[in-house]
Amino acid sequence: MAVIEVNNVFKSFGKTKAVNDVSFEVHKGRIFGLLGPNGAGKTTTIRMINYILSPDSGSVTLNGNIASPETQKVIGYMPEERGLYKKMKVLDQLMYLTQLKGMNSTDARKAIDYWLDRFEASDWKKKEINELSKGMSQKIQFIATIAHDPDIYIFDEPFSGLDPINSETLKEIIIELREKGKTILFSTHRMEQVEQMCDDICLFNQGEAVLTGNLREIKSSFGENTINLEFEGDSSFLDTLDNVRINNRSTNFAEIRVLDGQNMQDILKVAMEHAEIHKFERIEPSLTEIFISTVGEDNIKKGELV
Ligand SMILES: Nc1ncnc2c1ncn2[C@@H]1O[C@H](COP(=O)(O)OP(=O)(O)OP(=O)(O)O)[C@@H](O)[C@H]1O
Repeated sequence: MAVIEVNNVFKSFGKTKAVNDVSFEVHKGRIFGLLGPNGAGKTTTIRMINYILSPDSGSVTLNGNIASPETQKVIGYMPEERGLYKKMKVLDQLMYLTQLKGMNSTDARKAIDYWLDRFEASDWKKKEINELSKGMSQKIQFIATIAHDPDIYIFDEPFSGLDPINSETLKEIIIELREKGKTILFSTHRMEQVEQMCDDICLFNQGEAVLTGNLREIKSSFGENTINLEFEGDSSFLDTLDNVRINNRSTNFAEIRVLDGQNMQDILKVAMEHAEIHKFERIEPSLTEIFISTVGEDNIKKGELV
């Protein structure tokens, strides 16, 4: 039995179809990524799993039970809108929130000390939330979500507001939770985080789940028709290539999706004529490319995906 099951769920706000016939399953001991641009329906789906919203139709179950106030208790949920008491001191706040979730004060204090130390935040115990930066309070919110050691974790955009070092710590911790057999679902619009961490994904676009399943299987089903090119020199030759789509382009790097009618050897020839080639590697497409080829370039609002 899946830990979380979302079955043919619909949810509208007025005329906006926020979630339109979405289904997926999240299994024990796995990291599941809800992925998609702004407004795609990720938060609405997460709120239905957490029983903050109810579906118009379809069902959400947790360990086989329909989402309810009872199922809410088994989830460690970090919402998109972070909710900490601004005037309360960090330690008091964490003790309060953790005991609210059923921990006794001795265990709560032990867990809080451990996590504050993990996030190098032990010095903040006496600070008010007001005094913390956005990233710092985000870490406290994360600790408040996980300290009571639930079995299911749901994080809405957990990496937003974190610098690269803290993002790395958070990533390590999420992977450790999986190693302990916990079940994790998180949303993001950042493709590379999903590529690095997730076992399974659901790719949303305009309220619909356009691609769902095991990340490795999804990637390999798209075949190795992409080139990872690293070079030195003028990159303008890239603009002369026909029947390709260029993703993740920077001064010395390009990911080139080879479309029908183009061939890799010809691309290599052109590249060698114009630049010094450091790497020419045939790879599976990135998730960005998979997203674009699944939903179509015309259906993506520019700048929404990274
Ligand atoms: N309470 C609400 N009232 C009206 N419309 C809503 C409400 N909540 C969400 N929507 C709309 O539903 C759609 C899906 O929004 P949702 O927040 O689920 O997307 P998202 O994928 O989480 O986006 P983001 O990455 O920006 O958080 C959007 O068009 C949004 O404007």
